[in-house]
Amino acid sequence: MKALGNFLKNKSDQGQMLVIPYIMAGDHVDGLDGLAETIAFLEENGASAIEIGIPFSDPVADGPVIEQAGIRALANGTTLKKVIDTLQTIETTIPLVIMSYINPIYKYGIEKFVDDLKTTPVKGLILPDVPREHEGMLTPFLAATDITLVPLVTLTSTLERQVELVTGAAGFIYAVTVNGVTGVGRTYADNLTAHLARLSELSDVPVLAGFGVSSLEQAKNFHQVVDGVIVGSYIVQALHDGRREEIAAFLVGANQI
Ligand SMILES: O=P(O)(O)OC[C@@H](O)[C@@H](O)c1c[nH]c2ccccc12
Repeated sequence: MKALGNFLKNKSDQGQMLVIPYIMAGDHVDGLDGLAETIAFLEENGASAIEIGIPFSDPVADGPVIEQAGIRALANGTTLKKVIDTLQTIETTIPLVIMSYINPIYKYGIEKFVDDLKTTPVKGLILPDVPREHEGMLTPFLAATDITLVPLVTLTSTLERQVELVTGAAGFIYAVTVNGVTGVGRTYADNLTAHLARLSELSDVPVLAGFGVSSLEQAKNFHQVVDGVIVGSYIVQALHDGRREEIAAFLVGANQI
């Protein structure tokens, strides 16, 4: 296990539900200048880690809320380089995880990307368009670092595939709860609980469920079978609307589950 796995497992072993909010870098009133403050706000209110999205023009797995946030961030002039430069000035007590499509990273230079992240609090990478078969483009550079890839396991992953993805995971497992894009207001499949329970069984690192979580009630239900939840669209929309107290209440509440 790497730093991300150890940090989260330690929290989870203490009986705490893990909660990882997702934010879009650059989607702040003052552009990237607002990133440090947003991270501090989420950290202070009990985020276990924070997923930082890199805006991209063609975000195939993003639902409307995240997509709009990406459009705003790009309009604010956000680039991967500027995000990394900003992250290098940020100090946190919790790990950060970058969520990005591979294209901006490829353009930036994979080796340079990994190298530049070493001086940031980033401890994990979620790359939805890099399947296990292509992870080899990153793993040689990640090997000597404390940064790990976070596998996405979907409802359509076969048992064999799940075993393969869970094997060697050193941070956490991102259990995608729906077949579709991000966003709130989805109905979950009947077999979801059984699927998540089996995944938990298979995995040594914490398992977090993500896609469609927007209430403490849902978080509580998921915590019966997995270690925690990832919350994207709900947080992104509430931040955009300035509903900070609501977010704080959600995070504080999640920590009491
Ligand atoms: O927005 P939701 O439904 O709460 O789901 C989390 C999600 O937004 C975040 O983890 C994410 C944003 N973009 C992604 C692309 C792929 C996988 C995950 C993501």
